[in-house]
Amino acid sequence: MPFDTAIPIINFAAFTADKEQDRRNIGSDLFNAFRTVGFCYIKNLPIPPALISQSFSLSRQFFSLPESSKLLAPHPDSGTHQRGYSAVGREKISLYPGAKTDTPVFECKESFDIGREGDSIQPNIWPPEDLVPGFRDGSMVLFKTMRAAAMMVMESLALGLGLEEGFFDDYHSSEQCCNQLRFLHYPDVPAERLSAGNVERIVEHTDKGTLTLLLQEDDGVAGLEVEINGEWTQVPVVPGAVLVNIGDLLQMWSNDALKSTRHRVPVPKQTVSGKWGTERYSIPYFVAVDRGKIVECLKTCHGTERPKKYEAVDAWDYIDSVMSKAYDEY
Ligand SMILES: O=C(O)CCC(=O)C(=O)O
Ligand SMILES: [Fe+2]
Repeated sequence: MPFDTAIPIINFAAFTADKEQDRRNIGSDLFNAFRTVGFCYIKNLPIPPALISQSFSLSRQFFSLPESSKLLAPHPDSGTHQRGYSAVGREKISLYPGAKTDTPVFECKESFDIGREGDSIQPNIWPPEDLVPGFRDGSMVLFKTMRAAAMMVMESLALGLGLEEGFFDDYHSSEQCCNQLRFLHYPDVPAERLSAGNVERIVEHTDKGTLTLLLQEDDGVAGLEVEINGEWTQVPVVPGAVLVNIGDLLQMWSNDALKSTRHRVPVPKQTVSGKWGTERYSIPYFVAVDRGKIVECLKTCHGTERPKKYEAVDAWDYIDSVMSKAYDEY
C-alpha cells in the first residue's frame, strides 16, 4: 500500500551504472520533487540499516550522560565552529537572519556536531573515548557513508537539472569537505517550561547549504513539519527512507528553480505524565559547498527570458554569515 504523504517517495534502487535511462528518470523525479515541495523521501540509498541503528544507539548513549560529561566536548561559543556538544537551549535557530526574533524562543533540543577529520578550521571536538566507547569511530563511519549517499543524490540531481552528472563533485570534494553530521535529541519539555511559553523544539527555518539528508528511526518519534502551499504539514517517518531537502544555497544556485522549504519541529501536543513528549532523536547530515568555492547561477537555470536573480557568492562566506549568530545571546 502506498504511504500516505504529501512528500514524494523516490526509489534509488535502479540508480546504477548500467541503467542510463533509469538514472535520468530518477534525476527528473528528484528535480520535480525539489521544484515543487523542496523535500522528498529516498529509498534504497546505500546506508546500511545496521549502521543507522548503531548510530542512534551511540547518540542515545551520549545524550543520556550527565550534563557535566557531555560538556567535556563543548561546542565553542561561536556559531562558525559547528562542532561538539550544545546543551538544551544553547543554539538558537531563531537568531538566523530572517527568522522571527521579536520574542526570544526556548529551543528544547541538544545536539552534537561532527565534521571531516583533519579540518584545521573547524576541528572536531570529541568526548573522552571511555565515556561512549566507539563514539568517534562510529560517527566517522556514518559521516563517510552519508557523504557517499549525498554524492549519489547530487549526481542524480545534476542529471535532473540538465547538467553533466559529475557537476557538483568539484564543489563538494572529500579533501575539503565542509559537510556536517549532527546528532539531535529533543527531550521531553518540562511542564513549567511549557507554561512559561515560547517553547519550540526547533523554530521554523530553512536549511542553508546544498542538501540535507535526515535519518529518523523506523519506529521513532516523528515531529517534523514542512510548509507546503502555506500549510504546515506533518512529516511521517517512512520506514527505510531517508528524508532529503534542499538548502538556500542550492535554491540560489538554481535561480529559484528549486525550493528551500521552511520546516520546524514544534512541541508535541500530548501530555505524558506531567511533561510534553515524547522525546525525539534525529540525525541530519548537512551538505555544504567547500570553502573558497564560488557559487553562481547554474548554466541551465538562466537565459534571456530568465535573468539571474542572485549575484555570485563565496559559498562558505555565505554559510558562515548566516550561521554565526546562532550561538549569541538574545
Ligand atoms: O529533527 C528534525 O526533524 C529536523 C532538524 C532540522 O530541521 C535541522 O536540524 O535543520
Ligand atoms: Fe532544518
